[in-house]
Amino acid sequence: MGLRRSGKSSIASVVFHKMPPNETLFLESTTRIQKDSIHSFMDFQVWDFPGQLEYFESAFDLEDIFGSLGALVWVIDAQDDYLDSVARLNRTILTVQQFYPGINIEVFIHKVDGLSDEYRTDTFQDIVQRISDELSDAGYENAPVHYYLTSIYDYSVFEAFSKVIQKLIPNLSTLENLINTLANNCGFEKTYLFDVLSKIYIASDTRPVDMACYEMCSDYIDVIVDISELYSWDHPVRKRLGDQIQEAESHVVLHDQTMIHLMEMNKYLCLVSVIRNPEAKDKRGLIDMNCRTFQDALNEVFSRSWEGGSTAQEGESATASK
Ligand SMILES: Nc1nc2c(ncn2[C@@H]2O[C@H](COP(=O)(O)OP(=O)(O)OP(=O)(O)O)[C@@H](O)[C@H]2O)c(=O)[nH]1
Repeated sequence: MGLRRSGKSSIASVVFHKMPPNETLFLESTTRIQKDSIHSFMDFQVWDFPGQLEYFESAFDLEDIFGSLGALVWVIDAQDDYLDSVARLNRTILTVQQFYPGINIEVFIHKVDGLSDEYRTDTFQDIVQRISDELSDAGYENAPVHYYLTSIYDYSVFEAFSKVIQKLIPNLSTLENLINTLANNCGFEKTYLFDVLSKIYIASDTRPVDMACYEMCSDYIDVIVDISELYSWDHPVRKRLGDQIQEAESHVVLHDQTMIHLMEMNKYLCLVSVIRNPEAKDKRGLIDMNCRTFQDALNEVFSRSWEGGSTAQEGESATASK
């Protein structure tokens, strides 16, 4: 949601349909609610609301609009006058928290690519301040609103959407525990579990996110997907040399001895790790074995009901030590 031309359709197209950012210049204005079903590790829908939609008018049924939402992403154009957008957002938050308190409110302060670092920080602080002041004036203190600086011209929008989706995954802490255990046992500096299609990461180890690491891992997925598409089709004269493993697996050692290790986990997910230890390439066997053990644990988590109890303890002992 957000005002017209704030960038809502562009974000959805770039993140979920791999549209090159420059092509969003030609997107037409959205005139009705667009519901886009995403079938991946978990099925969900992305709804794109037209900017001009007056959903608080009596013609609209609030239950139809908000009844099944998990997260409300509000997009503010940071290059434009944002006071109107902030006012509309606050009205929306006050209604939502009254009737649908379970909805996560996520604010994308968007199009920050056109702003200098200093202006970006000022704009961020100003928007956060205005929203929290207005909400507390209306009697809503410490509203659980989350803010992200985003642009479709870099990785920030993928990073932000990753955080939005992660909050909707019921067993996130189980996944994080499993990844932490794997990363500790293999000496990984950072590990991400990516949704291959959208390249948002659904979980990572709990060390701080380093954008450069994230960008490297995300780019490596593109390389592997391109190579897989080139070579995975059945060539009439090419014969299989023997039994093949089902999942793609790959690593590359960069000029500074950093290794990126990628392993497909299932149809939708792949695990990408960054390893700075120069001895890592001699321990590929152990790393592969641990990743396979992680894969079994992961698929078990997914095969269980999301509502089921935590499997974290099982994950703790799942991987072998270095
Ligand atoms: N500089 C910059 N421009 C962007 C960004 N995201 C979107 N835009 C541009 O903003 C314009 C409007 O984008 P849309 O995605 O159509 O906006 P919308 O919010 O869906 O608009 P409505 O459908 O009218 O509600 C397009 O020209 C996009 O190219 C961004 O991150 N940076």
